[in-house]
Amino acid sequence: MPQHSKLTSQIAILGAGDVGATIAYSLIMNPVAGEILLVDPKEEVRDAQVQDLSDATFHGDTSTRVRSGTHKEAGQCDIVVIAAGAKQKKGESRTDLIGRNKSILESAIGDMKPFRQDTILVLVANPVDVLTYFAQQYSGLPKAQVIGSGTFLDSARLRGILASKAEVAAGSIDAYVLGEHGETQFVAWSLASIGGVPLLQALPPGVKLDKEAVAEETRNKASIIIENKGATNYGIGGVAASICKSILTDQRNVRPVSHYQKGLDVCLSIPAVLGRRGIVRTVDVPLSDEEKGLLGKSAKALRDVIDA
Ligand SMILES: NC(=O)C1=CN([C@@H]2O[C@H](COP(=O)(O)OP(=O)(O)OC[C@H]3O[C@@H](n4cnc5c(N)ncnc54)[C@H](O)[C@@H]3O)[C@@H](O)[C@H]2O)C=CC1
Ligand SMILES: CC(=O)C(=O)O
Repeated sequence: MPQHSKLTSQIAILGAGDVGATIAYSLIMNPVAGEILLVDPKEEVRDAQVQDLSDATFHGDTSTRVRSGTHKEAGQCDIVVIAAGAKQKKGESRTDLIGRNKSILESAIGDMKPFRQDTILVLVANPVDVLTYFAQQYSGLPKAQVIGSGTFLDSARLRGILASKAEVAAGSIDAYVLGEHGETQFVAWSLASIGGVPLLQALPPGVKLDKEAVAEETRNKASIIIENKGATNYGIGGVAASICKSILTDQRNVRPVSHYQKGLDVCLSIPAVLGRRGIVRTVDVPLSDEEKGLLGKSAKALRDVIDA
């Protein structure tokens, strides 16, 4: 991104809590939009976040401005990031939030309508896969324009864990967590590689990998952070800002994000190409038979939550 060209896109963030504010901060530090609108019915909190975030726009590299906005204005933005809703308390699962967050989503989408034709919705609130599915129904936007952050965050966690074991930079590891952003997620070990070499062959001599333990550490990372600090916000801040950049600059990055799967009739994460129209296409990844079974289990678990 040229540093002094004028950025004109607008990103609205619904929910000015821990996650919404951190996404805004990430977008200020890595500017891709001219304006960020924070939208939240708690007006004092929203305005205080805007004032605090504005203090971070002093540095020379950003031309991004932050202001308070309304739901109606959000519906006319290039991207709406939906971080509105309840978060897990200690011991709660993401799916425990469905009742509260589905109602918030329905009313927020009603308040934003009518959407600009090319608006992209990026769901972050949990349970993110199920809310992505309902956002597609409520918004009436083309399904490719309604995306969830999905297992992009879990995949970043996995790469971090593998990076320390393999002693290479996380960015040089190609490994995905797929399926649900939740309990039924799984690591697609058959696709994992370092520098194009299958992961297990690319480990330093003498290093052994306990796949079960790594998958469990990845899956449990959020609940351990929540238990100790009450929320996760930095990881998702970076992930959501990266998704916004891929969309606005039509980057065509391949990311494991939640999107509609026709054959399964749910939204879940499989690597997809991201561009200005949202999901450009799903990458047809050659999963092993065992992994195909795990993907089916994830889809079934998500369908059960939708039907309930
Ligand atoms: N997908 C992911 O990987 C992650 C998802 N999350 C999820 O993000 C969500 C937000 O988490 P936090 O920011 O920590 O919660 P928070 O409680 O700090 O903030 C949520 C905000 O949403 C606002 N809100 C409620 N109804 C709204 C509406 N109709 N329009 C606009 N705003 C509205 C609330 O007033 C509140 O300020 C939770 O559901 C959490 O589980 C959190 C981290 C990672
Ligand atoms: C809260 C949540 O979904 C996460 O940090 O993964």
